[in-house]
Amino acid sequence: MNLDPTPVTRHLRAMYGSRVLIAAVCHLRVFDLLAEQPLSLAECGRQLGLAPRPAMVLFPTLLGMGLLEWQPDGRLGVSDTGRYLTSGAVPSLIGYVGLEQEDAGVLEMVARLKNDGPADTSDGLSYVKEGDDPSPMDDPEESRRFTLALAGRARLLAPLVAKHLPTGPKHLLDVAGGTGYYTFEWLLRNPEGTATLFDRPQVLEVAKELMEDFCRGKQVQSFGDRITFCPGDMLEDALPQADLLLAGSLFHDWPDDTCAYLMDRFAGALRTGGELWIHDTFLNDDFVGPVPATDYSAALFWATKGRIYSRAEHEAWMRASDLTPSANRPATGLEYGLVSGRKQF
Ligand SMILES: C[S@@+](CC[C@H](N)C(=O)[O-])C[C@H]1O[C@@H](n2cnc3c(N)ncnc32)[C@H](O)[C@@H]1O
Repeated sequence: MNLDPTPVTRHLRAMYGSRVLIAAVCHLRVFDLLAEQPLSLAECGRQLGLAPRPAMVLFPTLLGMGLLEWQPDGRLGVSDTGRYLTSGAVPSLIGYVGLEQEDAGVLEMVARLKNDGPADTSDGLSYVKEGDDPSPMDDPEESRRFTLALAGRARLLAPLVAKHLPTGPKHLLDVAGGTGYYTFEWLLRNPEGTATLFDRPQVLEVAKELMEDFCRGKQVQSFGDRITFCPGDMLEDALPQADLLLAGSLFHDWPDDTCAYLMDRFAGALRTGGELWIHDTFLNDDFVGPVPATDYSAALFWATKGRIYSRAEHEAWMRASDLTPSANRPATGLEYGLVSGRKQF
């Protein structure tokens, strides 16, 4: 049996896209604002009182749904379908959408859009450790729960990623590698390769257990000294030098200035000729969806410091860090794909 479970994640995340839609129609009144006159994305965000991150979640969502559209002059306007969501329209669907406007998830989405995240972050945010702030990734129970929650997805996608990565007697640095499955699958395919799995200490305890289980399942000897478990803080600590760096589901947890900073650190850890590979879901470069990516972006906006970015945004950070993006952009699974860049000098 080799069925594609994409409908599961697609429908799981649709809830967040729906919340954004209802927030836009009933609370932020995006369609009435833009029906008056098209505005630049930045100006529309400003008039709605939104910071750049929530604006970059809201507008790609509505563009992807076909309710807003880019005007020839680069401003955002209401599409013919979106006109059903303006007050003046006859008939208008605002009242029908409004049946959901008091839903608790919608109200919380409105609050998070206006606040650029949850009001209370005293317990930290999932999958994020920054500075001295508390993080569930440093709590033994929470980090185990969050890490194991990603294990099924990682098991599914890791073999698909490994088959696209460079091969040979290289050293792989899997930054924020979580469960470790992406490293394990690459080592399995590359008997001469070595790897460092870098993450928070509590997460690596779980990864060590999963490695034993993985090797038993594949009936291979333990990876032994081919793998180094390196606990640390990728934002602050020195990173080991590598020929190949994998950043999987990583940038989407962080705001864009942190992404640019991390890209620069990662480029610094690569040897000349080395390659950085990013595994993620991507917005279209013109920010018009696609809807599975914007739904995922809304889910990440809800729970982390990030959102989904386009390939072009990743490639701009690469160029700023003297990496040369590759034209090869393979898909893997579950709406995920790869982009990569090479350190030429
Ligand atoms: C969404 S998970 C991705 C895990 C894995 N790459 C995957 O694709 O399944 C993000 C990972 O980043 C790690 N992380 C967050 N902040 C970190 C930091 N400052 N230093 C090192 N790892 C960090 C988390 O512990 C978590 O394992």
